[in-house]
Amino acid sequence: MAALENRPFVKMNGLGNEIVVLDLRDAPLMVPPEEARALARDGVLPFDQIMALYPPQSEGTHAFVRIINADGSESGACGNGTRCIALYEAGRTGADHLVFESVAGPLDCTLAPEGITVDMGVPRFGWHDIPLAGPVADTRAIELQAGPAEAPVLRAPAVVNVGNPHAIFWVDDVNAVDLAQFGPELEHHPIFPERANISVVQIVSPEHIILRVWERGVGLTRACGTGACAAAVCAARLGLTGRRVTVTLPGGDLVIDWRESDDHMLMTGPAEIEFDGRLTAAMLGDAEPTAARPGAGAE
Ligand SMILES: N[C@H](CCC[C@H](N)C(=O)O)C(=O)O
Repeated sequence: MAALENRPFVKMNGLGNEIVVLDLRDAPLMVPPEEARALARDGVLPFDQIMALYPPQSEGTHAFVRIINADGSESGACGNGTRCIALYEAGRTGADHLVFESVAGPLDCTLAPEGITVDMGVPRFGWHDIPLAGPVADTRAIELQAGPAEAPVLRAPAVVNVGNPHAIFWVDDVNAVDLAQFGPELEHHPIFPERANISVVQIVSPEHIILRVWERGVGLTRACGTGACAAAVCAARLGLTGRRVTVTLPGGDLVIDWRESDDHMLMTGPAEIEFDGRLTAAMLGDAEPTAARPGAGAE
């Protein structure tokens, strides 16, 4: 029997970033990667990320969250998914201020009429934080390119870790780049020992950028919250924008405020509940029985 069989789920989205919420706080178990892949692959419940909720590990938090990509890999952060679990938990508790925790640290969420604001923490720019495979003095522009060697289509990205690794390429027109062609090779480039999320960014003005993302472990998505944070702080760091920008993604807009006082990244945007249900063996691809490790999610 599949470990996740008969588990309730809530299907949500954050600007079209497809999210499945699994509330495992009552009976914690690891999400088997093969079951996540089956669920995403067969088109039965297509998702970009699973947000798996576990019992809180720190005082004052509502849940510890683990983030699983469609390929079964784990990520330390998911901005759109965090807004989704904030909306989910607000619906359960009536609270409009919620705090979650992931391996990347605390996630402070506030629901307001203008949207859900998540404090995504502080960006890290050191080569070992990204991480990169070796020392790089200036992470504002690293030696990496894609396309013909004599006329690269993408080159000299900025890199940053915002709970997960991102590479940001600056382009004149995000729709003129075949990101589906270049995304996979860049995601898996040996310079990124943990792979990377790959973005192309068009600067419209000091207050507005346009973004498309090839997500690590997923592929092209309609929106990427950590991608928006990564693009915003890298653009500001290069003096291409101010510290507060509107980021236009295929699924809509996010506002990122890289707060001057403490360098925290505040992301504001919507979240939506679509439907709920229970996972069935068929949805999980009749995955081979996987012994669910009791107490998982506590480490
Ligand atoms: N869609 C997510 C990003 C997931 C990142 C994941 N693809 C990884 O880092 O492995 C977001 O809204 O931030």
